[in-house]
Order: sequence, then structure tokens, then C-alpha cells
Amino acid sequence: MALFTPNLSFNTFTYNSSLFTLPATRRRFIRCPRSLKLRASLAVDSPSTSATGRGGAAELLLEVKDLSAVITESKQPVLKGVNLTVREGEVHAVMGKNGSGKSTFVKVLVGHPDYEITGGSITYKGQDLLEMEPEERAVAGMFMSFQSPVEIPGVSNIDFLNMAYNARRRKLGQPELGPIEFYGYIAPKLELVNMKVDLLNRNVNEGFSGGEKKRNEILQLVVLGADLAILDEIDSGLDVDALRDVAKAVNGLLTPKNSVLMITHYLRLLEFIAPTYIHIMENGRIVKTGDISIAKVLEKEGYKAISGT
Ligand SMILES: Nc1ncnc2c1ncn2[C@@H]1O[C@H](COP(=O)(O)OP(=O)(O)OP(=O)(O)O)[C@@H](O)[C@H]1O
Repeated sequence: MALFTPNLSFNTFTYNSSLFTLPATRRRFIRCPRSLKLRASLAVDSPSTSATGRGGAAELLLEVKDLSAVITESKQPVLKGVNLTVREGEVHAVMGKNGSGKSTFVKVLVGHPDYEITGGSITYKGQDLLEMEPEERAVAGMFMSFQSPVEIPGVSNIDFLNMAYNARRRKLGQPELGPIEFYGYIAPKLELVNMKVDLLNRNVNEGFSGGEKKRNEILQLVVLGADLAILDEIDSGLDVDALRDVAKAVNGLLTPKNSVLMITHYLRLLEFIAPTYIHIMENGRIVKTGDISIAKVLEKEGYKAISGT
């Protein structure tokens, strides 16, 4: 297997494979100083969900309270008091106008160093998520598919998936799989995402079409598994068949114990992956929460029909 030293860019592979270590200076940015936590309690409230998931009294998986965040470089505020509760077995969709803060929100969940938390709290599986390093979040089952998957020249897709898989297993104290065993493990999974086998031997995402990149993201999810799968615009650039394949693979992973948090602009994805809740984000806050009917109104009448302002 090719040896590969990952760079520090924060992307699907470096995050989900837990192969990277952030420098100490960057780690500090993802922590929330105590004084700011106190100040956050004064933040304006926005809707949160509290119902139970499929099958009754589902456990809390993720609880976001009054979360605020700024861009690390410029200190420009982006998130301004986000509240969200995700229970096991639930599928949550976040919609909202371009620039409303959706991607920032999910990137903050995985500890992206571009953002600094300025207030609020995030609890994941009963733990303070903001005290966890990004790689600890990945090991704890938080998977993220990024909006723009990166290319990694010089590293074959199967080698990278094998390394990501083994990195996760090492952290969990489980035995690693060699290349041949791993091929046996991954080959049947290709069918789940309807992906051509030759894409395994190509360099990661290099020259992949937009749709192939998205299928590859979902393949990674299928390979690694997740308790909370975060999918940022997984439907963008997909033709209708690819959308169906991707949705089928995601649905195939859903159990009463795991959850999905997905960002989308389109009703069509929600018709394939049925959401428990749809949230509308506006100006860095969730301003409305409801069911699929919200997306139907949105599709017909646009954001003016459901705007919080
Ligand atoms: N790293 C960054 N540097 C500078 N500006 C940023 C950065 N990250 C986010 N922003 C800005 O914060 C705002 C929210 O961006 P974000 O990507 O979260 O929006 P979004 O709701 O996901 O939009 P879209 O629907 O277009 O993907 C935008 O104005 C964006 O330009």
C-alpha cells in the first residue's frame, strides 16, 4: 500500500479517516471559553425539536444550544444562536438561502478550524463535543460528507479507503484489514452505491465527475459507518439515477440507532430520504422547524413564504 502523509487541509478524507492532527494553535479555536459560554445563555432562542424518534423513546444523540460562531480569520459572525436536537433514528434536513450558514453549522460540528465558537454548547452522546478533537468526533461516529470533495493526487481511492478504515479500527482497538481482505470487504459495497470498480484504482476523486465524487463520498460512509452522518448537499450535481442510488445507500444505513443530518436545497432528495424534521436556517439561526410540507411550500413559493423575518 502506498505511504501517504496527509496534509492539514480539513476535508472529507482527513476528517473521517482521523489521520490528521491539528497543530495546537488551531485546536484552541474550537474550544469555547467559559466566559463566552455564560454569555451564550443570553442569546435569543430559536426553535428546537424535542419529539421522540422512530420507535418511541429514542436517546438524545446531538443537542445544540444557542450556538454562535465566527470566522476565525476575520471574526465575522456566521452562526447566531443555533438550536437543534437530534435523537437516535431521526433524519434532519437543513434548508435555507445561500449564505445563511448551513455549511458553517455542520463544519463547526466536526470541529473545522476555520471557525471559532463564541457561545453556546454542543452535546454529542452525552459528551461536550467542543471538548473533543475533530479526530475524536470522527471516532465517536460523526461522519461528514463535504460539499466539495477534494482530489488527492498520487493516492489511489482503495488505498485511501483502506487507510481510513484501518485508522478508525486502530482507534477503536479493532484488528486492521490488509489490502486483500479489505477488497473482499469493499467489493460488495460498490453495488450499494452503483459505483464502477475502476474508480477504486484511480487517485482519490482525481478526474471524477461531480456525480462520481458524490457516490465516492457515500461509499466512504458505507465503508466507515456512522452514528451521525452529516451530508452537505450530497444531491448537488447528481442526475436522477445517481440521486436514487445515493439515497438508497443512505436509507440502507439507517437503523433506529443512527441519525442523518443533511443539507439540501431541493425537495427531490427529501422525497427519497424521508426526513423526520426540516429546519430552515436564516441569518445564522434555525428560524423554523416542521415536516416535509415546509419543503413543498418552499419549492412552490420560495423562501418569502416561510421566512422568519
Ligand atoms: N471560511 C470562510 N471565510 C470567509 N467567509 C466565510 C467562510 N465560511 C463561511 N463564510 C461566509 O459565511 C456565510 C455563510 O456561509 P455558508 O457556507 O455557511 O452558507 P450556506 O448556507 O451553506 O450557503 P450555500 O447554500 O450557498 O452553500 C457566507 O456569507 C460565507 O461567505
